Amino acid sequence: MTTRLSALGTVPVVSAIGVAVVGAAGRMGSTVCEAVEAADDLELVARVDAEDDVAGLAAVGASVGVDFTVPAAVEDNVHALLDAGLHAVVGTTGWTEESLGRVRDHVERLNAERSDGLGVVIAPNFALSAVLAMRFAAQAARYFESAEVVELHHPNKVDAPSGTALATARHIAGARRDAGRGDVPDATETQIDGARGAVVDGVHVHAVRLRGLVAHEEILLGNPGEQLTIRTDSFDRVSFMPGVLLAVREVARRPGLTVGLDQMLDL
Ligand SMILES: NC(=O)C1=CN([C@@H]2O[C@H](COP(=O)(O)OP(=O)(O)OC[C@H]3O[C@@H](n4cnc5c(N)ncnc54)[C@H](OP(=O)(O)O)[C@@H]3O)[C@@H](O)[C@H]2O)C=CC1
Ligand SMILES: O=C(O)C1=N[C@H](C(=O)O)C[C@H](O)C1
Repeated sequence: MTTRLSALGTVPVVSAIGVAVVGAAGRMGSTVCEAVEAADDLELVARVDAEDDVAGLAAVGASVGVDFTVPAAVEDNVHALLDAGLHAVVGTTGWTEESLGRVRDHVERLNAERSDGLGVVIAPNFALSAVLAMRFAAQAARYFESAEVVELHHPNKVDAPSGTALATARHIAGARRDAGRGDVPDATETQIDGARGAVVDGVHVHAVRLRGLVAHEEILLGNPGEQLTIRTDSFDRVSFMPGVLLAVREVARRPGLTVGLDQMLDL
């Protein structure tokens, strides 16, 4: 924090948070650049694309690196951002328990040597509607015999199932386990591989790729004679921006690894 003299005396002026966007030319990266540039308390100090080095980002004023790249690159990027002394906010998908564990170990190792801890926030989805849909699905799962997840995205998406659908299925599976629920009922013998989708922790997950879509998910829950459908729709990538900016503003206050935007909301 810096101070400045005014007619009212000395008043505190909070310095803008310097942000570097990794994957800046992509669909999400370019939207994040616009959102950061439009925020008074943030300053876009670097646009990082494939092949660019992140080692010098602190020297140009970056304190937070935001990564929206590709699953194949993201883990290396996060380790490099940490080694460069930056906090990291990450929306890129492709995480496993193992890769999350490596990031957790790395940030904790660095923080043991620092007075101000570095933070990493990794969230499969920064849209409020999706975060709430995941939470509601986990709350509802224990009450239903059947549960399936359908994710629907634009056809340029590189991965399937979506990171959001994987997280949703794992939350549902955890809630069912905690409630002592067994397998979902399913007597179907598939005639063609994949006809019943992927199975994530016992929950079927289906991926639709369709021109015109952005990012959507339906969680279908069924009991004899009744169904609950929970649906989230991101019609525009601006839907992810309030969550991304919240994480950028909060990450320095959360040393270590935080997984999921829900951890930063008062749900
Ligand atoms: N958590 C959330 O809320 C959301 C997450 N996502 C996730 O974000 C990721 C990106 O999605 P999207 O923006 O649609 O993808 P895009 O393909 O539009 O953008 C990815 C960008 O990353 C660049 N890139 C690739 N490798 C590197 C690297 N090593 N260093 C720097 N830049 C690199 C690509 O460059 P080039 O084309 O030159 O290779 C491209 O510009 C996906 O994993 C997606 O699932 C998406 C929406 C919301
Ligand atoms: O690639 C996308 O577009 C999205 N990716 C994330 C995911 O895989 O869950 C988040 C959102 O669904 C959009």
